[in-house]
Amino acid sequence: MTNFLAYDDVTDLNALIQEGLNAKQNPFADQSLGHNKTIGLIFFNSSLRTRMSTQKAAQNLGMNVIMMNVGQDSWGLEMEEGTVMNGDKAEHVKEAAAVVGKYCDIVAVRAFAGLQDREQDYREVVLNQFRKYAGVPLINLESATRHPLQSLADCITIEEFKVRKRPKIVLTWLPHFKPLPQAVANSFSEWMNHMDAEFVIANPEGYDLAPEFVGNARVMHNQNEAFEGADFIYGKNWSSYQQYGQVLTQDPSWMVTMDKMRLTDNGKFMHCLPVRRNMKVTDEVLDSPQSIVIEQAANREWSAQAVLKGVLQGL
Ligand SMILES: CCC[C@H](NC(=O)CCC(=O)O)C(=O)O
Ligand SMILES: NC(=O)OP(=O)(O)O
Repeated sequence: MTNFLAYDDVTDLNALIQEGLNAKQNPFADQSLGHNKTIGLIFFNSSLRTRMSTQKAAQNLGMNVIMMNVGQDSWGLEMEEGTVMNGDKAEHVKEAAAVVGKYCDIVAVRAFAGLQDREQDYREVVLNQFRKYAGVPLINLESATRHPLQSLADCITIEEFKVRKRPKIVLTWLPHFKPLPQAVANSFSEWMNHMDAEFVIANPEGYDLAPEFVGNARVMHNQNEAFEGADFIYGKNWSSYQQYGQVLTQDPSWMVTMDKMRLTDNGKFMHCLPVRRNMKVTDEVLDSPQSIVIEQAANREWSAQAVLKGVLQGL
């Protein structure tokens, strides 16, 4: 594996899931693989799970880790080519990415969607500038349109908890008062299109994801109908793709409650976290045995370790 930016960088999903489960069973089996190798974790946005799980996974493999928060620790970075840099950005990504690539054997970047310009976000400008100029393998820690380390952890979790070969999995939109990226929902949908599952996306009118991410999913605008007989409910908010970056509704009836979970077939509730309790999902659901959000978050370590092992083996 060279880069890990999207599902397309995965050659064998089942093998990668198994790698994650193997790492979970035996976290230090490959602790010499990353000896004297360094990964640079570059964050343009906040993080708890991605930051800690990726550092932990790198350390399990014997790697050194350098963490950098762009704008707080380092200089603000200009992304556009040919710009006259007389504004608030002191450094161009051309130099910054190339220099980080000299210090690190692998670079990993988190840069959320700006949610202002759909074409720019869906061109993945930041991720592609780092890919272009870092000169070393690149890992996506959540970009404008995807979050593949989260999606691999989600697949590992579903494999662990599924009770039937082809589970019904529902990605449901949840209400939020501020516009959030489509990245987690896009990525989950992209990966679920490659899992053996009945995959349904439930969202209000006006919130359909980009067609290239919906794929073969069944899109439903009636949440209760979608929940019928589901094995997994994956909750996530996202802003509108069609009316880009807009909050078209905050309809609280889309919050996941125990009454809705009773429509499922003893369904498990999943969420990538952070989650806003009693706005997106009730305490009752999150504190019930049907919630597997902590186990899901724990699997981020094994997702990162499986990917880092693959990238290290390609160095
Ligand atoms: C892993 C999820 C990261 C991010 N989540 C948020 O930005 C939540 C922010 C909030 O609820 O205020 C998102 O939705 O993409
Ligand atoms: N799910 C996830 O990526 O969490 P953080 O934003 O805390 O890293």
